[in-house]
Amino acid sequence: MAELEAERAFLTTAQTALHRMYAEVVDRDVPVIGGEDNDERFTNEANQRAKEMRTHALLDLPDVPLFFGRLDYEHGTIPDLDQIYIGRRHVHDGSGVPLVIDWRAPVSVPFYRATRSDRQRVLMRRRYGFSDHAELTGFEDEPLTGVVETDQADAFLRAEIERPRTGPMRDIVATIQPEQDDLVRAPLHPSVCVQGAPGTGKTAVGLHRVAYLLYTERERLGRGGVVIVGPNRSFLSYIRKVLPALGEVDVRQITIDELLTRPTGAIDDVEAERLKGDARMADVLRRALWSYVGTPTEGVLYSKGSRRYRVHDYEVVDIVSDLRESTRYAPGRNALAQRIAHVVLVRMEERAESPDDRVQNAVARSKPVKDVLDSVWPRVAPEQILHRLFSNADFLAQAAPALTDEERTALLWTKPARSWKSAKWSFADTVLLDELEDLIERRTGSLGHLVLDEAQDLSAMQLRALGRRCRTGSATVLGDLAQATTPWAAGSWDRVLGHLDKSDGVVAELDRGFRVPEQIIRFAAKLLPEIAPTLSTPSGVRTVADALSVVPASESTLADEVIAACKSALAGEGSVALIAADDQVAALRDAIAAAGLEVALIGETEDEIDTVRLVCVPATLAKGLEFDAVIVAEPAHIVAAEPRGLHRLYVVLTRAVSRLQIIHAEPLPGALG
Ligand SMILES: Nc1ncnc2c1ncn2[C@@H]1O[C@H](COP(=O)(O)OP(=O)(O)OP(=O)(O)O)[C@@H](O)[C@H]1O
Repeated sequence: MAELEAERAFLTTAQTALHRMYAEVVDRDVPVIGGEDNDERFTNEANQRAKEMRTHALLDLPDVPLFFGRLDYEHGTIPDLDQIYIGRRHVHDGSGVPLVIDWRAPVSVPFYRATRSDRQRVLMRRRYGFSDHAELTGFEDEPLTGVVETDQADAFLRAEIERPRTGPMRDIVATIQPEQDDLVRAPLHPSVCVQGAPGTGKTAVGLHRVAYLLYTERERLGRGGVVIVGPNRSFLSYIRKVLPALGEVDVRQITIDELLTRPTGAIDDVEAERLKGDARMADVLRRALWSYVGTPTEGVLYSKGSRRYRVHDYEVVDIVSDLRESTRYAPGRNALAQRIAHVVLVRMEERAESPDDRVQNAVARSKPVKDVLDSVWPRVAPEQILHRLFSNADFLAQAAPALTDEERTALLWTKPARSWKSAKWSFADTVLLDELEDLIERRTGSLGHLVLDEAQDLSAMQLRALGRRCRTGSATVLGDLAQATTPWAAGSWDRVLGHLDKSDGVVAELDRGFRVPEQIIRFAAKLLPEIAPTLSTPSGVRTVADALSVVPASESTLADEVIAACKSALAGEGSVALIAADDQVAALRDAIAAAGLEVALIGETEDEIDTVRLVCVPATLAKGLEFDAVIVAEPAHIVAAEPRGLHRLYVVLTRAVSRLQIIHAEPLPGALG
C-alpha cells in the first residue's frame, strides 16, 4: 500500500511539473518581428502557431493518465536513472531531469519488446491501472529475471481490451504488442502495407505509427503534412480522439471523397462505377487526351517588318511527333511553341540577325504560332474530354480498344448533357477528372505521409489519385482483403501498392485478433473459404464465456427478439450496437425507441457513439467500428443487399469485443448455416 501511495505521489509530482511546463509556454512571449511584408508576417504567424501547438500538446487531458508503465533497468544502463516512467509525452522537473519519458523514445522500446529471453537490461516491467478519470488504482509487476513464468502481460492486455467501451476509440499505447510495435516503429521509408484480420489492431497500429513518425521525423513530415484517409465520416469520428490523446493535434483525417472534392450531381450504376475505377481507365484517358494532338498539315510563316521566316510543315510534324507523350500535355504545348520559335530564330541567325531570348518568346506568342497550336495541340479541359468520352461512342471506341463492347456501352451516358460545362459528375468521375488534370499538368507538392485505412476497398483509379498526392512521401496502407466490399476493389496488396506507385512497399501480416473472442472469429471465419480463399484463418487471443449465441425467430417476432436482446445487452457494461441491413435498420430503431430505450442511428449525426450507449448501425457503416456487445439482425438480408454481401456479413460479424448475438428469421447464409 505504501508503494501505491508513493506512486500516487509521483503522479502528482509529474502533473504539477506538466502544469508548470504548460504555464511556462503560455507565459512566454512570442517574438514579433516588425514590418508587414509577406516574409515577416509568415514568420510571425509560424511562431504563433508553434506556440499554440506546443501549448495544446502540453494540456493535461483529465481522462488520460500521464504515465502507464515503468521500466526498472540494471544499474548504470541509463546515466543517473535506474527506473523510467513511460507516458504519452515527456515531462521534466524544470532542472532537466526527466520525470516521464515519451513512449516513442528509444529508451522506452524495451517496455514493448523486452522478454525473459531477451531482457535488454530490464529487471522489471511495471504496468499501472487507472480509473476512467485517470486516478491511479494499482499496478502489476512483471519481473524479467528469475525462472518463474508469469502471464501477467496477457492478463493486463486482456483487461485493457475488455475495459468497457464508451465513446470513441482509445489509444493502446500501454499494451502495444511486439508484432504491432515492429510496424509502429518501422522507418518512414519504404511504405508499409498491413494485411490483418478483423480486430488485429491495424487502425490502432496506423494511428500510433503516425504519432511515432511525427516524433522521429517531425521536420521532414512538417513540410508536406500527414493525412489519414478513412472510409466514411462515422469511422473518422470514431478514431478522432486517438492522436490528440497521444499529443498529436496536427493531422488531417479525411474521407477520400473529401480529399478529391468537387461538386457532384450524378450517381453511377454499379457496373459503370466498377469500370470507372478499373486500372484500364488510365490508358483510356491517356489515349483520349493525346488524340487531341493532331498531325500538322501546314508550316508557319512568321513576318517581322518586311521579312518573312518559314518553318516548313515537315519540320512542325517532326517537332510534334518528338514532343507527343514525351512530357505532360500542357508543358508539351508550351514546348511546341518554343521549338517552332527556335526554328524561326535559327532562320534569323542564318540571315546574320542577332535575335535574343525575348525575340524567341515574342515569336512563341505570335499569332501564326498560336494558330498552329490551336489546330494541332489545342487547350483542353478535363471535363471536356470526359464529357466527349461518355457521350460519343466513336470517340470512346477509339480511346478504349481494351474494353469490350458491353463495357463501353456501360460507360456511355444514356442522356448526355449538352455541353461539358453543364455535365454532372459522379464520385468515380471526379477521380477520372483528377487523373486527366495530372496528365495535362503535373500535380505539384507531396504529402509527407499518407495513411490509408480500409484500403482494400479502394479502386485502382482512387489509389492512383492518392499516390499522386504523396509522390515523394511514404504511405501506411491498412486493410483486410476479406473485408473488401466494393466491386472495384484492387484485390491484392501488390496491386494496391503498384497503383499507389509505392511498389517498394513492404507487406506485413497481423493475425492475432485482439478485439473479437476466439469463438466469434472461428464462426465468422467459416465464410473465408468463400470470400477470401487465399487468407489463413486468424486466431483470437481471448475466449469469452457465452460470447456467441444464435437466436431463431420468425418474421413477426424478430423485432421483439431484437428489443429483448438490446435490453439484456444494456444490462451489462459498455457499448451496444444493433447492426442490420441498411433498408431494415431504421424500422428496427423505431421499434427499439418505441419500447422506451434510448437509441441513436449511426450516420444521422457524427457524434452519436459518444453520447448514447445503444446505437443502430446500417451494415454498410459498420466497417472499422466496434462495440462491447453486438446484435446482428437477419444476416440473410445483409447478404442479399449487395453483390459482395458475404464480405459485408464478415465485417458485421467481427465487430464485437465480448458478445455477439445473431437473430434470424430466414436461414443463416452460406457456410454459417
Ligand atoms: N495491443 C493492444 N492492446 C490493447 N488493445 C488492442 C491492442 N491491439 C488492438 N487492440 C484493440 O483491438 C481493437 C481492434 O483494433 P483495430 O480497430 O485497430 O483493429 P483493425 O485491425 O483495424 O480491425 P478491423 O479490420 O475490424 O477494422 C481495438 O479496440 C483496439 O483498441
